[in-house]
Parts: sequence; structure tokens; C-alpha cells
Amino acid sequence: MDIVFDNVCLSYGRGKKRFSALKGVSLNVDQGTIYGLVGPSGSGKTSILSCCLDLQQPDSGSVRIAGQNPGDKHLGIPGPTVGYMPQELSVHAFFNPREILHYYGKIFNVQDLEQRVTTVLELLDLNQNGLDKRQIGFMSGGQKRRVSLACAMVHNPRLLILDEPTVGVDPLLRRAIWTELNVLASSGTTVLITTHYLQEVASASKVGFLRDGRILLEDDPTQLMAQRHETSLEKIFLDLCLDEIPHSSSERLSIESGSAFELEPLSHGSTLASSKEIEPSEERNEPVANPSFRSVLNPLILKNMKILQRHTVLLSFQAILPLLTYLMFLVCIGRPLHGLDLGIVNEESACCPQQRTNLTCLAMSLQMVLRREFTLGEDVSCHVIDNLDPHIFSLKYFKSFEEAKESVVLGQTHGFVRFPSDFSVGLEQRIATLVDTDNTLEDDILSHTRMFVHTDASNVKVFASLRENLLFGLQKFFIQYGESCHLEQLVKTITSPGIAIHSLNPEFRHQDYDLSELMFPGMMTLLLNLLPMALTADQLMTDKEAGLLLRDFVCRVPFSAVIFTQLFCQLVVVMVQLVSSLILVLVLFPTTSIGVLVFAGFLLFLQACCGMAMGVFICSLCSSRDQVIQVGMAVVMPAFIVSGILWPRSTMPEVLQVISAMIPTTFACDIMKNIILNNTIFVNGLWKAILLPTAGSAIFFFGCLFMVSRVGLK
Ligand SMILES: Nc1ncnc2c1ncn2[C@@H]1O[C@H](COP(=O)(O)OP(=O)(O)OP(=O)(O)O)[C@@H](O)[C@H]1O
Repeated sequence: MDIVFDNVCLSYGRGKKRFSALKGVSLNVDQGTIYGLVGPSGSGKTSILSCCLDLQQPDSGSVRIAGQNPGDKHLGIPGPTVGYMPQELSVHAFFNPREILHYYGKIFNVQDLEQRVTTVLELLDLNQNGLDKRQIGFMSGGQKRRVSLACAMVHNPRLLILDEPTVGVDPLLRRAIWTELNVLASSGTTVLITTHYLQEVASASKVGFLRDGRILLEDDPTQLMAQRHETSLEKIFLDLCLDEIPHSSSERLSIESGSAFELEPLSHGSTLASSKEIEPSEERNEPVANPSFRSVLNPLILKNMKILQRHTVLLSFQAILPLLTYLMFLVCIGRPLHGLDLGIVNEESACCPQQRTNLTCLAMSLQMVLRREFTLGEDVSCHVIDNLDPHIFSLKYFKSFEEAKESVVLGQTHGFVRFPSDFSVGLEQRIATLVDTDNTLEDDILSHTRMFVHTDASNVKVFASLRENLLFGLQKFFIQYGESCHLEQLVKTITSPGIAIHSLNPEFRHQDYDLSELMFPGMMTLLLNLLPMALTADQLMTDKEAGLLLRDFVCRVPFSAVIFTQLFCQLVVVMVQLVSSLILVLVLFPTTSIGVLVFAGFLLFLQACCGMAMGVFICSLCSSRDQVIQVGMAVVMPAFIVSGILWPRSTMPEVLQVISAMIPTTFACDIMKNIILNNTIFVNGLWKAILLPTAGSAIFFFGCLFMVSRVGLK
């Protein structure tokens, strides 16, 4: 399997950010040989490997492997023909070496897998002291690299592409690895290897010196040293670099002083096995069997299930997260406020209990009222205060307006109420006027009978609650007094003007429920879309950032299978979320019929599918977790605001109404509310709640596949 690069140019980025990584690279790797690529950091080694693996397509020039283009289905690169060890570790931290090797072995349908796994583990010294059963996440850096190398070798590929496989590996093991590479090469395997250890490549068949995107020289290292009468490749490489650079250049000075390269000579005492004597054998010509969607389902599902198993604590939390959120929501939101710190400034009376006027029926009768011969005393305010619900208000008394105001400013009280000095007298006038003039009140009379409420207006709910409860306290006082004195007409007259207490939001037809219960169906729908989205995006991004998706890509595992199996396995978590939500529906709305419950479950399932598909789509657009979080926030916040859970959508500007109608959660939130509260599935617009998330799932799923096929794994 020979590799030929002919004048390959490769650049990254566009426009001003365009950067040329390879500038006309030509190289030849013969079949059954080891080609060592050496060069300083950033010289383009990984870029060359990426071109071989079809991860990058050259701007110009050609790359041919065994006479075919990388990516060609029959070549099997990416696919079973190649074993790739990336520079990053790219191994599942939750697996042990044996498990991960079994996974890649199954992907390629390796025969006699157990034996092969044991052989590779032995070769890389991974079977000592129970290392093969140790979770990779708990291994040292060098041990992880060996596992990564083992993954590339397990299916015995015809081409091995290794990006710095021996970093952090001890000299003895490094020698063993090179010996094995030479054995593999002798059996026809082609090895393309990058390294920073110059002396290491002395045992390669050919070495290519790379600098600044160009191959300075490629040759047999032994011949090279003989020709140049040098004992070290490092010296040859330095001379080559110096030849390239003008004498006056500062770069030249840094090279001469030895500071320009990160290339490292091999440690003393390591004698590398040279297998030059072993002649390359004939190329193996087995037919290429690329992994198919069906063939990878089993190993992928097993792998994902194992990951779920190892994440038990985290996933259990994820599974019960909706339940916890609902419970928090029900406990914290929509309940009547209580324990409000309310200041009292009573300019009328000190409200001393011993001096409290005893309001008896003698004090007022309808006839007396009509004759204006009655008195309410001078401390009605105290009676109003007495009638304030102690569960709702925690009272604090202040001497003056300023003192009370300061307490609000300092956040010590939520607000205060001031009774003017003529509150009771004014009230007498008000009662008399009302009875006399058939409910028409003059402004100045009204102003005398007002309680002045000053609150921290930044909290609308507190403000409304204060006002409502104060009015209720006043009303209660008059109702009790009037009724005990058989003055129903008076009660009616006094309590009617401006003391009406608001009923629930008229949008809701079911006034028996708390606000939180009314919001619950919409909240549940939204959560069962957004939480699966976050879970999926998180899982996929973890795999992507760890380089696991890249490795699967190089194995030619169909991306659709990767996504499908991941979503399939996450359904376990989603089902727990869904069932716990439905149980809560039964608890909150016990009259819900089984039919409605099952249908609600179906709608929630569609939402969860749509959320998961959106999660994978977002991942296909983003190259980092930060971006995923930002895009996720950009989705979650508007969805929450325009879903109609908080406020009726009909009050929104038209543009937002149109946008909200296109969001898969919007109609579902409405419909869920209607079917649960009305206990029927025959509600208007049902089809939108089914169609939108179904279409959304398909669009996001295929959109993700399209993005990956167009721009690859970012
Ligand atoms: N995706 C990318 N976008 C922009 N520039 C890139 C990208 N990948 C690589 N480069 C740039 O291309 C140049 C070659 O990178 P490459 O990874 O091939 O170097 P390398 O020789 O493998 O380095 P190292 O030994 O440090 O891994 C570097 O300057 C790098 O910054």
C-alpha cells in the first residue's frame, strides 16, 4: 500500500485568515515500509496525515494511496484498511483497554477477537498488573497513549498512520513498539509515523524532514548519515534548515543556538531494533469490507450502554431532573405570598390594646347613619390592622413616613402602609355620603379614607399581594362589623367601591387550579424538549472533543449509526423523565383519564425526540462546548419566553407570534395545557402539536448528517 504525495498544497481558513499549512509537499512511501516524518511543531506533519485519511482535501496536487484517492470506498481509507492513532488520546475514559479493543475489533469484525486483543495488549505491555482491566481515565498519559496505539492496531490494518505514538513511552517499550512496527512492515503493512524523536526514525525505511509546510529532504536515514558522514540525524536536519535560511536571519541564529525546534534526541541507552534485514512481503489483497450501518449497530449500542452504565449517578440525576424542576416550580411559583414584612405608620392611633374602642352595634345603626349620628371611634385603622392575616404579613411599626421609607429602601421591609390621622373620621363621612347619595363619592372624602401603600415597586407580585391583602383586611373588618350588627345594606355599600379582589387570569378556564398547576403542562412540555436537547448535545460534544467521533470517522463508522445509537440509548434516560412527568400529571390532576395520559405521553415523546435531534444538530454546527452552550442558550431563552407559558401569545407583536408558531414546542405547550386541564384529546390544533416536533426531529437529524457530510467534524 504505497502513498504518493504530488505537490500537495493545503490551507486552512478563508480570506485574510487563510493559512498555508502544506506548500507543495511531494513524498513517496513504499508499500511495506516505515516512513518517519520529522519536523518541528507546526511544520505540517498532522496535516499530511489528515490528507492521507481524507480528513482534509488538498487545495492542489494529488494524494494517491495504492493508486487510489483517499476516501474511495474500495480503498477502505478511511475504513478497515487503515489504523490511525491521532495525536490526542482519543480513547473512551470510561472503558478499560480490553473493552475498547473489543469495541474496535467488533467494528471491523475481527476474527478470533479475544486472541487478537490479548496479543495487542501483550505487545504494548498493557496486560501487566491488571492494567487491561483498569479504567482508561485512571491511567497515566503514557499508558493511555499505548491504549490509543493498540486501538489503531487491533484490526491488523494494511496501513498504519501514527501521530507521535511514542511520546511519553519509556525507552524499552519504545524499542518494542519499533520492533513490532518493523515486523508489521515486513509482513506488508505500510507505516507512516510522525515523531519528535529524531534518533527514533533512524530505524525507519525512509525519513522525511518537514519544515514550514515543505519536505526539505526524504531518504533512507542510514544512507543519509553515511553520505553526509554524520552519526546523528539531528545534525543533518539542522544543516538542512540552515541551508534554507538566509545568513542574516534571526531565525538562523535561534536554530544555531538550538532553540528553534522542539525536536528531541532519543535518551541514552536505547538501542533501537533495526529490522532492515527483513524484506517487505507482498501486499495483502483481502477485499475491503467497510463497516455498514447494520454491522456497527451492535458494538455501538453496547458501547453507549456501557457509557450510560458508568455514568449512573449523573444520569440518574438527569433522569429525575424534570421531576425536581417541577417540584421546585410547584413549591416556589404561583403560591400565595406569605411572611411579607410590612411596615405600619399609623398617624391616627397608637393602637394600644387597652384603649381600643369597642366597636359595638350601638355605635352605628342604619338610622343613625342616615341621620349622620354615628361614630366609628378614632381607631378604625387599628381594627383594619388587627384583621390583617398574620400568616401573610409580619408587621413592623414605624413612627414616621421617613423611617418606614428607609426600611423599604434598605430592603428590611417589602413596603409599608400609612393610615392618615383622619382615617376613621373620613370613613364616617364616606359611609354617610355613600348611603345618602347612592354611591357617588367626592374625591376629598375618598382621600381621607385611603390607606397609603408604599412598596418596593421592583417586585410586582409583592406589590399586588400587599395591595390585595390590605384591601381584604379592610373589607373583612366591615363585613364582620356590618354583619354582626345586621347592617347588610351598609356592608354592601361600603365594600363594593374599589374593594373588588381580582380573580385569576381570565385566559384560564379552570379557576380551581393554582397558577403553578395551570403552568405545569406547558412547563413539562418545554422541559421534555430542552433537557433531552442538553443531554444529547453534552454527550455528543464530549465524544467530539475527546476525538472519539474522529476515530469512529476514520474507522468509517457511518455517522448516522453513531447518532442513531446514541439517541437510542439516551431514550433510557428520556423515558424515565417522561414517565416521572406523567406520574406527576396524575398526582396534580387525579381525574386525568388513561387515554389522555397515554396521548400526553406520546406528545411528550415527540418533544423529547425533537429535543434530542436539535441537540445533535447544534453539535454539528459548533466546534466547541462554549459554542454549544451559547447556541443552546439562544434556543432555550426565546423558546421559554414565546411559548405562551408565561403570558398569552395573542398579546405578542405579530412577528413574534409568527416566530413562536414555528417553534416545535409552542403549540405542544398549548395543547398539553388544554388536554390535561380539559381531560380530553379532542382539542383544536392538535395536528400542529404532532406535526411540528415530528418535522423538527427529521429536519434536525438530517440537517446534522448533511452538515457533517459537507463540512466534516469541525
Ligand atoms: N484547523 C486548522 N485551522 C487553521 N490552522 C490550522 C488548522 N490545523 C492546523 N493548522 C495550522 O497548520 C499548521 C500545521 O499544523 P499541523 O498540525 O499539521 O502541524 P504539526 O507539524 O503536526 O505540529 P505538531 O507537531 O505540534 O502537532 C500549524 O501552523 C497549525 O497552526
